[in-house]
Amino acid sequence: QDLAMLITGRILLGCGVGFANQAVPLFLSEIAPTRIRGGLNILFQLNVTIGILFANLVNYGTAKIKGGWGWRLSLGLAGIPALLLTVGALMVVDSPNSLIERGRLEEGKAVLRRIRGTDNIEPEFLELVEASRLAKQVKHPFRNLLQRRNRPQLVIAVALQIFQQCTGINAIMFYAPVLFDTLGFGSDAALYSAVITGAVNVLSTIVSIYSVDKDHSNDLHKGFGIFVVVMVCTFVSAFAWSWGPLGWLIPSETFPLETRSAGQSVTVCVNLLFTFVIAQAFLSMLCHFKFGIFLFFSGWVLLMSIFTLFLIPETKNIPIEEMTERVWKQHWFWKRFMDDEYDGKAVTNGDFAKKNGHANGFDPTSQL
Ligand SMILES: OC[C@H]1O[C@](O)(CO)[C@@H](O)[C@@H]1O
Repeated sequence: QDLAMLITGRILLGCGVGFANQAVPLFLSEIAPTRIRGGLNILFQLNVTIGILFANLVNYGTAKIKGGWGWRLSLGLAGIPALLLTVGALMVVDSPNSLIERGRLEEGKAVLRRIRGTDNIEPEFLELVEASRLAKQVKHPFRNLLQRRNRPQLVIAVALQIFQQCTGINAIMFYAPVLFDTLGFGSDAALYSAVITGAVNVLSTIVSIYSVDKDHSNDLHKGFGIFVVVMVCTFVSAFAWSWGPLGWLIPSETFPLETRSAGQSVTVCVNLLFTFVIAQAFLSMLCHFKFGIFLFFSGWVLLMSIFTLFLIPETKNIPIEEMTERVWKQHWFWKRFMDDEYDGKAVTNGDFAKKNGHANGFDPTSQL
């Protein structure tokens, strides 16, 4: 009789996760010095994996509770991270970008000084002021995102999110207990396996090396099941040092300032939409296709590998503001979207280089 309440609770939880997924990477990229923006982004994914591991551990523990109320505790305990996030959100500073955009320039400057740990922040401050001036001029951020010259970043960001989910990672994350149950493990061992995959996920996100787990229950007849667990762990660890963090990192590194916020919304939205689709479709697909479901995901992995090989350029060590000239204009495919048009108007090469030389069209060194 509590179904409505359960569903309402899940909807509210979904809203919380959606808002956090949008706000946290953006906040991180706003306060991060450019040099370590990538690293901070991976911390976001690392925390996602730690959260999953914790949830697996809690479920492992609560499943042992006699009396049938363990699941209530399991759902209720989700309130703890939510509380921490709420309290944490009250304590973090406003980002300099946000303060500047609301006209609180001096406060923005003070925060910038604090988070950079130096008084030498004038060039960055001026760049932020100019960026916020230009951002205010963009009346329709989403329409701007759809302009031809932003096509490569948009297509790559959307494709990466779809691909990340079509690796089938959440089929494993959400349904590991069911999966291991069907392999002949008891429900307890199934949860135990889920905990292992959660841990492998965390470790592989931290370091790109295999970690060997000692198994406690090496019965011979479980040999095949254990083999599958090892394969699943290999898959999870491969995901955790590739599609997991890079799915978030690449969009945040390639969108120019003027489209980064709108781009991030689209990125999160597509990611969660496909998380939902896979979660909804997986069980019935498993019933219909049986082992074929894994061939389905393998097909996707092949497709996304080909896409990566041909359509994702190397952006390492290239400042975001030089991306147009050094990456997109040189790329065999994406260069066709880089015609010398800006906002629908043809511009001279000099103007174009200036606008594209700096993502926000502003050269901070001109103020020095
Ligand atoms: O580590 C696995 C987790 O990473 C994500 O792909 C992206 O954050 C989630 O959808 C998934 O549950």
